[in-house]
Amino acid sequence: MKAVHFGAGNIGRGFVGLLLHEAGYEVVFADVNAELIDALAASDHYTVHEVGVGARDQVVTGYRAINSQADAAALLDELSSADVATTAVGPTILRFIAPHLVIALRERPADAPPLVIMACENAINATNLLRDEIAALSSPEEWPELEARAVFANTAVDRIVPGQAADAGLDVTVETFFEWAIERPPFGNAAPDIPGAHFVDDLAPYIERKLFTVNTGHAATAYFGATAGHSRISDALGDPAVAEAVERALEETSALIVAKHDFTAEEQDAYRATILERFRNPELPDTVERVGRQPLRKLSRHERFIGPAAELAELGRPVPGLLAAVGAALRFDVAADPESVELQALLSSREPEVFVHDVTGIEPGHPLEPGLVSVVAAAKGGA
Ligand SMILES: NC(=O)C1=CN([C@@H]2O[C@H](COP(=O)(O)OP(=O)(O)OC[C@H]3O[C@@H](n4cnc5c(N)ncnc54)[C@H](O)[C@@H]3O)[C@@H](O)[C@H]2O)C=CC1
Ligand SMILES: O=P(O)(O)OC[C@H]1O[C@](O)(CO)[C@@H](O)[C@@H]1O
Repeated sequence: MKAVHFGAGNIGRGFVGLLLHEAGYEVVFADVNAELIDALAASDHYTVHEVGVGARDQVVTGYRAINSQADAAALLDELSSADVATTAVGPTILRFIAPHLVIALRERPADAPPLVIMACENAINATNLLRDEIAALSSPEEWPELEARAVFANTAVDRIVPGQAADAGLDVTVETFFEWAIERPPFGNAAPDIPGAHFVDDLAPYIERKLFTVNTGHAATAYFGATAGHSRISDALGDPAVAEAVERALEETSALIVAKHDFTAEEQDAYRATILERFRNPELPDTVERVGRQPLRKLSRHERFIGPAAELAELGRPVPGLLAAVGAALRFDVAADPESVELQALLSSREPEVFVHDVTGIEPGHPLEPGLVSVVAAAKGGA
């Protein structure tokens, strides 16, 4: 069994690649970072170091590595005989993966087993986004034939893999916790055997609970923490004012999760407590800059703040905790993060109503709009 995995970064090496390797797949990493690919190609193993309770080291061996930018032909060759293709590149990068996959599907014999395609990104239905990007490169006449040569399954991935020390080489430090939920229906009776993953009939509750609890809470910790002058996530949550602000935002998203899905309030409380403990892990060298990265993506319409806040506002529920988190996100000013630089430029150049529309996708007349406009106006005024 062979898996081609796009994105040999933190989640690629420290989670998806590891679980595929443990499941018995021959893993081929594809990445555009030439230095990383050269290092992987030159080495026959790397180690995933867990930190936290029950931590252990796991060694990944037997992989190959391809520079997908420089050696598209070799990549196509690997894809043509692959069983599985996964990604962990970031949702905004999926459109650059699609051209490789459309060619691979064109060249895949019609009688070969379908290629299982799973995007492992922090976004709702990321695999559907990738499928749509692939379909857009084909014609309406051709697409049904290509689509039949693949199984597209959405997934939810959860493991904190922080930025790695400069001298870590290929090794990756990760938390012990992980969860990989994959939707089962697209596979019929033939789901792949990946012991580290669990297959679920309906992914929506899992991905929403994950994105609107883990990711809302983590990003809120980063933004409130940065505003309060902290650089490490664990230090930020040790600050009672930050912890309280994060808790307020999470109480709001938890109410939505419980109202929409089949989780009890007690289950959601326990889930929330667990994730806050994970963020507090002092052995995880995680920073507010990494966790707050790409604030424009995080402030977009269906993401961790605006997504749940909009739904709650539509239900007539106030969302002061989430609005405060958005306010803190607007103050995220990190010169090394291009989205942060763009965010600050947009904030100074646009009127609040225009900013809200362009950045969050919330339209005038939506019940969340007035609250967002006030938060943006306050951030513009430096309040
Ligand atoms: N790090 C974490 O704790 C978690 C990350 N995720 C998600 O996993 C995804 C990846 O995140 P990380 O691994 O942290 O980022 P990362 O920056 O460590 O890795 C991303 C990798 O993708 C590569 N890449 C960029 N463009 C590419 C292209 N066109 N083709 C092939 N490779 C390309 C980069 O060179 C890099 O090696 C994101 O969607 C993130 O939201 C999900 C759960 C946890
Ligand atoms: O790129 P994003 O959306 O910040 O994703 C990385 C985040 O995903 C999460 O892991 C958790 O699974 C966060 O801990 C981490 O900060």
